[in-house]
Amino acid sequence: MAETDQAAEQARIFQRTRAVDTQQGIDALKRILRMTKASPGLVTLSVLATVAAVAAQLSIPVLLGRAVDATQAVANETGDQGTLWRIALALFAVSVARGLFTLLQNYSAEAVGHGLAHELRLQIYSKIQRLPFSFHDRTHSGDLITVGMLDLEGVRMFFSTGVIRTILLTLLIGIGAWLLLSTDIVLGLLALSFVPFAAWRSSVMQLTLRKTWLILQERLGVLSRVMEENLGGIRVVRAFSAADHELTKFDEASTEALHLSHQRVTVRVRDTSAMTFAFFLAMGLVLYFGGRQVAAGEITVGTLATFLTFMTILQMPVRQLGLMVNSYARASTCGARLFALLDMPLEVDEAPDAPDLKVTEGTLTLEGVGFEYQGAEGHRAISGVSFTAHKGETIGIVGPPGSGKSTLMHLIPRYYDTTEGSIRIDGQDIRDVSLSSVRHAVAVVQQDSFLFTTSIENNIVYGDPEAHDRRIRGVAESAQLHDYVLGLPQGYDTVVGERGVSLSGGQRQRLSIARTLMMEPAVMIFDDSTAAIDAGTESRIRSALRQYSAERVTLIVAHRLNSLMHADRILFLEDGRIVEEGTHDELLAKGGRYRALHDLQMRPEGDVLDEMETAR
Ligand SMILES: Nc1ncnc2c1ncn2[C@@H]1O[C@H](COP(=O)(O)OP(=O)(O)OP(=O)(O)O)[C@@H](O)[C@H]1O
Repeated sequence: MAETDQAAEQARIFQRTRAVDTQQGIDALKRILRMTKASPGLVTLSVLATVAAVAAQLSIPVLLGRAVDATQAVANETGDQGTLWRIALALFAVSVARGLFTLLQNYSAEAVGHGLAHELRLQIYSKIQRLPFSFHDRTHSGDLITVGMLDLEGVRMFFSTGVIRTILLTLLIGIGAWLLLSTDIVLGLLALSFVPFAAWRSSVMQLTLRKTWLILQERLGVLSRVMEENLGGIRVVRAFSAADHELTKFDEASTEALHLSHQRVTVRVRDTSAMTFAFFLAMGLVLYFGGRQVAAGEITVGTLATFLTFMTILQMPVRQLGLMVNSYARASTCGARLFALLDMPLEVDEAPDAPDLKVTEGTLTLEGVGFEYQGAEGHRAISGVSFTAHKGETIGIVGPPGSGKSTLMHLIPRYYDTTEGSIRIDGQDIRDVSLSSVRHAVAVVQQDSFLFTTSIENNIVYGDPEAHDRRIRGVAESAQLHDYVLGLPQGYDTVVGERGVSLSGGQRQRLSIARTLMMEPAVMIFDDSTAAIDAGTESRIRSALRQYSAERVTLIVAHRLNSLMHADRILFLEDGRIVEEGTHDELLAKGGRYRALHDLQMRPEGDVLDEMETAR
């Protein structure tokens, strides 16, 4: 399969209503079973407890039949009370044993499932931390959360509702049927007549419910997405008076969900009633023909009671056959999705014994760097970029929107691997050293600064939780954040993020700068990260950062030339290539693209508008 198709295939597997390949499903079930080997004691215990519980359960109808016969004998004065007491005692003991073994079976089977879920949860979380950025570009984060929650649940339940229930039902129905048929073949067949019908309807019902459940989940997903977007973009919705349009969108999705829910209720009620009818019909037949046999003296009342009790005991498990079938269907699709995620190749892979990057001089070298995004092959976002930056140097990167500035910046911390050329720090190719050491050496202050819902201090020390107060204060001062924090009622302990104090765009960016300064990286990248900060504050941040910049390579991407004209060198990017390079003065003197951009930004707005008017 071509790489692009493979990438698209990988992204599609997370769509919930998409059928999973049969072989993939079978492999998933086998893999779940193999994973249960991690708790051999609990698996053995649950199987043994199931067998013992079935044995106890099957003794109950036999003992009840004997009790009826013994009661009749006592009434007819042909039997003694002692037999009746002994049977009653045996019934009591068997009932207690059945309860205890069922408890043990449920406990151990659930424990196996929870152990499995715990292990898989850790594996999924750790995998998500290491998946390449290109994977996250293609996959909706909601789909990944669903794999970690719903799919994990499907796999967790498989041992108890699939494996153990298969053992339980096979033994119960198999041995029970043999007992009945060997006692009286006609009555046995009549007693079991409801089983095939109920098993079939129960399976069809559960599989239909599962199919509609998946569609319903998707519709509910649409509903929550519409709601989420509506809330997230509440200002846009109100500003454009689009409330009616939004309501129509919501109404459509909600009506579809309602229809599906009705459909599900219809299926459940119809099939449950049909199964109950089949059961009572079979019971009526057993009573009719069994009663005639009792009257003819062919069987005892106790035997008839055994048949009827056995039917009652069998009724629930047979109805649950559908749940068992559903458990296999669910575990195979959920498992296939979950394992597809766990087996996803790590494109940005590190050699198992990759050494850590050793920063000595702090020199960054890019040589013939080229890059294509996955899924956009044939279109180079970056081509032939080469430059070297030494410790203490500040390099400005400028260019029109879409020229590849952010992409280039994302190659240096190895968020993506270059498709051509190499990136080296102090002569070491970043692909030959451990990823974590590269990420420590290269820190990026992103355009949109994500903050965790925790205190300002915890957000700042995210990259170095052991940092002491003086350093925290130092980086906050350099990022021009300290005075603002002191003005907050709880200072550095103030909680920020979605459920905390709301920070302005500029304050968020300053906090994000402070967090990056804390890492003390060898290469520090500002990816348009001062766009939301006013020119005065930006200039103060720049002066405060001077001491930091002297110790490292600083790369600044900006649209505002004011933000980077102080740089030692400026690279002008166009279509992923460096088309001009030099200091601010050199580039101005050159009279090229940089000069044109400079003139546009520096001229009073009126002049530009006049020029545009004249050009028309
Ligand atoms: N995740 C992605 N997958 C595929 N193509 C992408 C991805 N991100 C960016 N691109 C494409 O790569 C090219 C360079 O984008 P990039 O974001 O690096 O430009 P930029 O110069 O930083 O733009 P801006 O100034 O608007 O931030 C664009 O054509 C863009 O459409």
